[in-house]
Amino acid sequence: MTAPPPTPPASGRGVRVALASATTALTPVSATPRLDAELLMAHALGVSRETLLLQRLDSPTPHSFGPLLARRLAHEPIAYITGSRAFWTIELAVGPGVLVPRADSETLIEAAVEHFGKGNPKTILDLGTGPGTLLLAALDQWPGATGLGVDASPEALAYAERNRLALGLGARASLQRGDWGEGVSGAFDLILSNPPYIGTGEELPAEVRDHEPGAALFAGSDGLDDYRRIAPQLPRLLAPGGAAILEIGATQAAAVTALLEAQSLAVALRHDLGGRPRALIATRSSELVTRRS
Ligand SMILES: C[S@@+](CC[C@H](N)C(=O)[O-])C[C@H]1O[C@@H](n2cnc3c(N)ncnc32)[C@H](O)[C@@H]1O
Repeated sequence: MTAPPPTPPASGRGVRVALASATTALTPVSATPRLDAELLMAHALGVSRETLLLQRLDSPTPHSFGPLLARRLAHEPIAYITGSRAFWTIELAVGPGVLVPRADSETLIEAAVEHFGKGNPKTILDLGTGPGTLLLAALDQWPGATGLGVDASPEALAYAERNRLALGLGARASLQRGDWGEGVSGAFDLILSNPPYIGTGEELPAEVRDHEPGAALFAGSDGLDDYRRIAPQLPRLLAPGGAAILEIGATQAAAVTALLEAQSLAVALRHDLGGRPRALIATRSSELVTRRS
């Protein structure tokens, strides 16, 4: 049986005191208790976190803070409670039914920026776009580009649609419900994908396991099922000179590299800011040979 969530501290005090006691209450639940408390308080007050810290620490605590805190104490992801998550240069609406974008996935955009250097990808494909995370960040990065986001989940696509319009990217971003690259026509300069890659038996924190969609997380017993589906589609979808950048789990670099090399792709590994293997950059082997010769 799951233990009931701790009772949130009573409201009616100033923000400064409420933040301190919320931080204490959140410590067993979150790795970032103070940050979570600040984000919830800023959301309750309807101000940015910066404004909260600079101008509102002596304000009375709004009544809405208690219920928000109670949700976080019950392990609900903070981004579902506030309804948004910052990613790269953009802010994305998120909620139940869609994966919360992770900061580590910004490694894929960094890798793309480095790969293209002063050049610009003109066409971008995001396989498993979720709330539009990689597609919309890449389109914000390259204002001359257009792109397509594909996802199998109608809930995810509803968030992607909302984000595409809210970010003013409606004219450059299209969305399609589909099964990876099946039914996608054309070839793309940049293919991005953060597919599900968790093995079905793996332990996950309660806030992920109990709240985020399993279809965005799990990919068979070894977590590789979706790479097995995606890899054979890449040669057809990759434009000459293009790159496919895939997120991977920390232990999957060798296995996914083998799947990509079996498709005659050359593969480079990129680590995230924590030093863990995070992304593979795949290009056509023939182009690598041409560039080197
Ligand atoms: C790990 S989430 C990544 C979401 C987003 N790209 C991000 O990085 O925040 C994987 C996404 O793949 C989608 N997905 C799962 N199976 C799929 C399939 N067969 N075809 C297309 N998308 C799929 C899920 O719905 C989910 O949105």
